[in-house]
Amino acid sequence: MMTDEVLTMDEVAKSFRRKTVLDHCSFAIERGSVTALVGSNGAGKSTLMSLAVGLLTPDSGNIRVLGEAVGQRGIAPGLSYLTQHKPLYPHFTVAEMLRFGRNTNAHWDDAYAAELVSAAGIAVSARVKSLSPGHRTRVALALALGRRPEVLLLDEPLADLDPVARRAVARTLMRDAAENGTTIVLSSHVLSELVDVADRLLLLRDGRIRLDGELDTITAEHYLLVGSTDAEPTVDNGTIISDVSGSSAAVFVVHGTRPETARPGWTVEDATVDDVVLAHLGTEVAA
Ligand SMILES: Nc1ncnc2c1ncn2[C@@H]1O[C@H](COP(=O)(O)OP(=O)(O)OP(=O)(O)O)[C@@H](O)[C@H]1O
Repeated sequence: MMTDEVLTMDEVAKSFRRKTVLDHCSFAIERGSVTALVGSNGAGKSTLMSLAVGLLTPDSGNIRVLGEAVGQRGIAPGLSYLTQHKPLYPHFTVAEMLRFGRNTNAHWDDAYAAELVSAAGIAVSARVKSLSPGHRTRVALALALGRRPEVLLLDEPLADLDPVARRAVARTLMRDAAENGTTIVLSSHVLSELVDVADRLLLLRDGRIRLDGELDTITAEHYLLVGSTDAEPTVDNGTIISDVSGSSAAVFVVHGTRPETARPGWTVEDATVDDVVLAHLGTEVAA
């Protein structure tokens, strides 16, 4: 099967003054995939997205979106970006925001944008400044999807939402991906928020992509070693990523093929995706 990569970074580096945020950052995102971009606070998720849409310029490396090098000519027509701060005009009504979307985009689906606003229970006569943060997110999402993008980048889209709204937005995104083949990248510092929506994971740590692949595959490539002793475990298959021990048991997340049996004093268990992500976010990087 021919791969169709819609967003790629190759050895991208970006620093602010002396702080290196991205360094040797490489990945490729395929058309139609839904990717969770996960990293701790300050890991560089927003920086990565700003680079992808051309709001920032990399110090080195290559970035391509929809077959073109990312330039300074404004956001590519096939791309939508929902920033963390959801810039809407506070004095506009929702109807005026939708009209703004219509007037500023060559490709614009008015019916779809209006349907998304109405599904969120938001009156089009309401002023943006009077909306709750969750409703603002829903309006910003309607504006982003009204462009009918091929690639949609969402920076922490679910952070301001209550659980019901979170589920509604997750459904909207999944439906958009399934029906229109939209490629979606959404960031969070907690994967559990995204695990129902995303099929792939990019884990950003120390400026690089540390995990990249299908969520199920990544999970299956790890296992837990659980023991009741203080002793360091001996691992026959793979490498210990981290110690997630609780008070009563020693628990180690191991990257490798799950062995049939463990050594005396230890048992082997399946890792969850949360175990794996937390382990990788928490590990000190080996030199
Ligand atoms: N314009 C800027 N000037 C200087 N430093 C910046 C700038 N933008 C980001 N940084 C720094 O770069 C680092 C990465 O920031 P970024 O916002 O990309 O992280 P993030 O993963 O999105 O974090 P969060 O989850 O907190 O939103 C942070 O240390 C931040 O302070």
